[in-house]
Amino acid sequence: MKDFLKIKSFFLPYKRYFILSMLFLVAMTGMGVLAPLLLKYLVDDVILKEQYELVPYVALAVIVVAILKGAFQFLSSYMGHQLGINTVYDLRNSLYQKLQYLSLGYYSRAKTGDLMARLTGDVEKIRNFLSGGMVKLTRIFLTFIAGLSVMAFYSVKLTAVTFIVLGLLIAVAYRFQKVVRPSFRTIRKSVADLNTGIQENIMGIRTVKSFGHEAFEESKFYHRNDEFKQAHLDSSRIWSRYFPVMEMLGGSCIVILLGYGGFLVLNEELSLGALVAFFSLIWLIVNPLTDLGFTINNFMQSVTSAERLNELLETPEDILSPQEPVYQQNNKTEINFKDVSFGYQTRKDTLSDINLDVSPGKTIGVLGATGSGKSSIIQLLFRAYDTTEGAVHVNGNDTRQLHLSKLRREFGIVMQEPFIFSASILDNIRYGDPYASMEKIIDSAKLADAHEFISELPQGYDTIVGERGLGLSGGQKQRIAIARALLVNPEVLVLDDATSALDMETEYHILSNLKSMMTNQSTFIIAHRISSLKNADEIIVLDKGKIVERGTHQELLQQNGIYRKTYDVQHASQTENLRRRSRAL
Ligand SMILES: Nc1ncnc2c1ncn2[C@@H]1O[C@H](COP(=O)(O)OP(=O)(O)OP(=O)(O)O)[C@@H](O)[C@H]1O
Repeated sequence: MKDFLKIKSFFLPYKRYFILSMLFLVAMTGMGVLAPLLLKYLVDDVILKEQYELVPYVALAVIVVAILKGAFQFLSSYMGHQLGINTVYDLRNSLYQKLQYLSLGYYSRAKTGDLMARLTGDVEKIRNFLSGGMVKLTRIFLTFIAGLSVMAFYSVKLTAVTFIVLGLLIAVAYRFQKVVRPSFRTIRKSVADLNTGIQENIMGIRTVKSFGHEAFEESKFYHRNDEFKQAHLDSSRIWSRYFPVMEMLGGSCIVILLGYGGFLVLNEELSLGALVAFFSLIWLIVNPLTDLGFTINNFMQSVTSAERLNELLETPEDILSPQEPVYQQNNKTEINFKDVSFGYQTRKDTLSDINLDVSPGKTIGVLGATGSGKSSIIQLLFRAYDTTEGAVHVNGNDTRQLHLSKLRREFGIVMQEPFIFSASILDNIRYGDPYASMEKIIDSAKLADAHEFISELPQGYDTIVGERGLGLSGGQKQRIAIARALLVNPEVLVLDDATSALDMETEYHILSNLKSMMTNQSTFIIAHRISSLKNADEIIVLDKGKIVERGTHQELLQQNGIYRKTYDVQHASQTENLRRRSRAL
């Protein structure tokens, strides 16, 4: 309940819908109670007193009451839906906004399937309750109070017996919701497992096919699907028992009350009309009561969902802009790593004692074995993470003092595995600058050596590339990503193993284009191939998170260290390749 109230900031702006829904509900309950009173009047004052000329008027009154009840029910339910739909609209937007600002550290721990479930299934549970469940629960309560009060007015004895009998129904409904709740939990878990399985299978379909593991995947899916089916069967078994039991109990209650009520009428302790009214009122109460178990469950599920949503909403955004950022006018970007150390949560010593000065127009090459910390250096540049010790400075200011979005806009970053959106190539390139002219887009594509292959596609720049860029080769994706980064005229361009899928000739062509273009801007090139780095102004070699060598290509060759060894290995294999080719010719 506490968790449900925590999301009150989302439904308070729509409290008018809540108030209106409750007012219409009270009016509807009033009409519901009025109808049995008209019946009493019909029996006691019209039929028994043989004033038959009043029958059409009473009939008309019954019709008016029924119409009003229907209208109030419609309005109450409509207002309830307005409350639910508008609240979750805002809630979903806030959750999505939260996801945009959570740090990469959060994402490296989070599960995609779980986040998706929160933004869809859990939000939907809240809507279900606000739209319908809450009105239903209040209606049960109001009808119960109003109905019993009217009953007590006519016969305290019969009301007391009714109270006891209805108590039995409530106890069964409560017991039922306790039994069915675990089965709902099992269903939710099996839905999550099934979704995760399907999601992973689609994402990894290339790997599945390359191993010829279709049948293996099928059997894995059968197993999960079977658990899902079983969970539903178990729950439906409980459900199937619930309604007949409630129906039978409701029927038995009516029989008991009819017997006792008849006895009171015979003893002239109750009028016949009051007994008829009594039964209408009992049905009015019993009908929604049979749904009580379901409604309580609906509420319980929304409470669990509110708990999961609050957890996400309350997750701290650990990388934030400072309250009063330092304003920078300088266009050219100078970067300094000052005694920087950094570690991820699971690994504390990813980078240690990094010192690096990068002046505008310079190119820095980064080499190192896999896992040596190359990409981590880049993550610190644009504050994907903060340093554990030391600081990264941009134009003399600690990056933590700068406006986060402005800082990030200075960089054009091409990641190791570029993400291609399911959209046209044009939209993919202009992602960083939606208003860029076509001329500028083509220029960037030309610099990234992508224009030629794009022009050869039947739809050219308008070609839609499938989810995750399916349909494009690794090298084509990399070139689109490079064009995208170049389009924003970055002050600092970062190529994080971004040319690994390209042949050496294409890579050379692109790097030469960049060299002539980035005269005032700096470039970071992370690569495993010496050929990608050798023209850099300074090359740093990382080993286990430390800079162990630094200098130009020629200087590093002299040092006889890791760089030299890497060069020899790559050079030897190239020479061997050339030798093989010439032999083959
Ligand atoms: N999000 C993360 N959470 C925890 N540890 C991480 C994370 N990202 C990287 N690491 C760890 O930090 C170390 C350095 O990783 P990094 O990606 O910087 O290496 P790299 O030199 O770029 O490797 P590669 O050449 O394979 O891309 C590795 O041991 C890696 O397992």
